[in-house]
Amino acid sequence: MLTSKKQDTSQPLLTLTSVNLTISERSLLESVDLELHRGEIVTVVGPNGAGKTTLLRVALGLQKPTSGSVTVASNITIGYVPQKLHIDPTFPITVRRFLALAKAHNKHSFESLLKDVGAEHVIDSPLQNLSGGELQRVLMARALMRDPDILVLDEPVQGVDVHGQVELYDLISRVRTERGCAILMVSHDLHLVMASTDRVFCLNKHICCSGTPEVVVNDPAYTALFGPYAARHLAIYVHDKEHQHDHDHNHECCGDGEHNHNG
Ligand SMILES: Nc1ncnc2c1ncn2[C@@H]1O[C@H](COP(=O)(O)OP(=O)(O)OP(=O)(O)O)[C@@H](O)[C@H]1O
Repeated sequence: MLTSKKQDTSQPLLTLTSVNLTISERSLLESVDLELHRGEIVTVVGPNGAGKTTLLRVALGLQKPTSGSVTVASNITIGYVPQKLHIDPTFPITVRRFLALAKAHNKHSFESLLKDVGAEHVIDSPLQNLSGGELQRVLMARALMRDPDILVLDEPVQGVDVHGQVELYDLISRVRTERGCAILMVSHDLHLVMASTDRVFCLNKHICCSGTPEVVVNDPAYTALFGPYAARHLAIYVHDKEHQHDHDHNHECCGDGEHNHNG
């Protein structure tokens, strides 16, 4: 059973303030502000090369920003599910052994951790044989071993079919609800993630726009980045999902969201 952490949503767990990153005279992040509170799911969307993974690396302290600050609340634990995992085909390893290598202080058994993420059936399977969705679940189980206050997921549904994507986003929502942790994740697009996220940051080096998924999808900065088709398609998706009837008439920019784009 997943265990819930105490809910204190008043203070942010993670704060990025005016973060800039330049590497080899190339600007990768510009004036990025972001806050993450306990119990919320925040998704960073943006096209290829927008700086999403770089932003996560800065947030995790793996990459020092050129300027600006990253503040993490004291005494918290962060779990990270990376975008890629290099698996050496010449070094077969079972899921059980892979989890054992994480060496986290672990009050949960591997069986119960895997059961929580719906992957108990692969515990003795070689890691190399897992499907994309099974591997993501195992990586999530590994990140959850530390009982994280923040779970960071980089493209958690990459290589997973649409049905599997829906299941994984449902799982992420359940982890948030049952554990009370904050979730910061990266996605290429909003289509499937929008039902499972509280706030969205649209990134293209800088934050083009941010707010609830419904606000972001109606923001001209989002349309400029992803094209009118994506925005229209999403609006229809929201319409179906929530059975609301006003989306076709609600195209104003950033009504009550945070709009950070002037260009
Ligand atoms: N350490 C680095 N040194 C130089 N350039 C880098 C470094 N890390 C990332 N980049 C460059 O920064 C840009 C943003 O990369 P990043 O991986 O953050 O994008 P992304 O939005 O996650 O892309 P994708 O959706 O394709 O995963 C890319 O052009 C990448 O080549």
